[in-house]
Amino acid sequence: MNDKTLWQRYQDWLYHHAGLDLYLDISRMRFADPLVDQLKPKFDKAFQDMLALEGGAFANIDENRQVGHYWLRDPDLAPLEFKKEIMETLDQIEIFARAVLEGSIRPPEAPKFTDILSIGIGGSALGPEFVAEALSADYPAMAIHFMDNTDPAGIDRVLNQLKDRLRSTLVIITSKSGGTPETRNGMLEVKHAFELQGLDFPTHAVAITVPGSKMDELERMEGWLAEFPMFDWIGGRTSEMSAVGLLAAILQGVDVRALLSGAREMDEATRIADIKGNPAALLALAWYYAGDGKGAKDMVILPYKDSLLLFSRYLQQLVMESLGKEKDLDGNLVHQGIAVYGNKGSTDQHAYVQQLREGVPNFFATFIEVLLDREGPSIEVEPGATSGDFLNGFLQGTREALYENNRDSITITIRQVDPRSVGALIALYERAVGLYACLVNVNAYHQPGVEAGKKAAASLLDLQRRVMRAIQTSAGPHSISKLAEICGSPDQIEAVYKIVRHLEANNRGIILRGDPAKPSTLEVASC
Ligand SMILES: O=P(O)(O)OC[C@H]1O[C@H](O)[C@H](O)[C@@H](O)[C@@H]1O
Repeated sequence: MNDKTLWQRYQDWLYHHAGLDLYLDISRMRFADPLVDQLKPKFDKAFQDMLALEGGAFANIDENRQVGHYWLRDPDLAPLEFKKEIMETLDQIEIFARAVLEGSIRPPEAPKFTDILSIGIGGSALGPEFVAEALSADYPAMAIHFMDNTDPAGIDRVLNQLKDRLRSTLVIITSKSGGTPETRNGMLEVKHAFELQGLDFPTHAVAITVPGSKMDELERMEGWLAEFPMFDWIGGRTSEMSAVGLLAAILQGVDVRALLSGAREMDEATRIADIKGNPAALLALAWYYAGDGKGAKDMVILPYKDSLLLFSRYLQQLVMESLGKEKDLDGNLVHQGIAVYGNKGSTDQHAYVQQLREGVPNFFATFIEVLLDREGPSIEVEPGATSGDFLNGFLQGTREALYENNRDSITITIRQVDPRSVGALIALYERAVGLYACLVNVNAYHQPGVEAGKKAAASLLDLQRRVMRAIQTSAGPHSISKLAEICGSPDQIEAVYKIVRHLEANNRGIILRGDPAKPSTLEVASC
């Protein structure tokens, strides 16, 4: 295609949302009109399914759950029994956050809460992390810290950074299920740190969970400072606009009403049952074309704005946990999904973009362009050019260079990174994922594959308990295979070996003798 034809294609396919001032350009995806005609019946069904979902259908059929994240930003759409709790929860969060910021809710040991420690994982962390990076002020009223793993060194790092400020730290513990081990461990470690400093943990702790969960029970038993509900009909990866994301955001000074309204406006735009007039449908069409409806190409997310750095990580869960499915809705083996990765431009141009330009063509890029460079004027770093002009030049240049070499791309353009545009971006991708899932006939709202890893981890911890008991109660030393036999798992020699190696490294009462390069020579004894 020559430049003129491309310019025409750009205009033919350009989507612009006037209220949000958001552009979507899929002209650099090389699909042809017949594909759009061919997909039309699938899209018609997808639009209908989406209407039913928003109307309260049990769209997550495997778990027999409704899917209600759209109701969070437009409670009028929600079934009556949910409308009230959505609105009341938002009011309660705002009242609580205002009182914390003013100091009328304060810790017993300090005049005001100064810091937030957010403990949670997956959908209970990624949204708050993304929004904090994108929208919090340089010096927010309350600084936020995240604990999203069960890594002891990571936990220590956060606690060491907080140190004396632990006395004025508000701890938000988020878990929809209330039983996720990483989050439970983080909570116990933090509670221990509070006790070591003689601080009262419950008066610093806020729970966000589904009523009736284990965490809810604990919160009631210990009398924590507050609890806000997570709703059963909200999935973790679409929970940013529930208590999960809103509480932390308000405490950092983010205008969450604007976040919600940006999402609501985007929801309205993506409800339109017309491919060309619906930005989420255009995205789903582009993804379908890129990967032949089978996820054959990876989605590389390249925002040219530092504050959007975590968008790709956020989208990784939203897209991959929603679409990465073994079976379709009819039970056929399909192994669906789209892999997502990325950081930011132009930084990544000095890292992996070399491969994108010249290497294996197994991806399509999504550029996110922000028109406003910064608040206030810019100096010229070269005659007639600012740093922002360079950033823009690098984006346009990379888009062009990729296209020339048969690498397709999508470009989303927003005027600035603010609560409305961030809300709109989240809503845009939520809907695109929902529509794409309909196109490829998978359930976007469950995650059965995650359970396998959790079960395997639980059985390894059970084996570890048996290994430790065997070492303590039987006269050693023993070879690894003997130890596996004693603890009743003769076939799990490698697992036993890995357990004792880890225990030994952490001074857990075990000595290992022998040649580390030849594990079968190792002898295990207690010490
Ligand atoms: O919020 P929680 O119940 O603690 O769950 C946290 C995360 O854990 C699981 O592994 C799920 O796959 C995620 O979708 C979820 O967001």
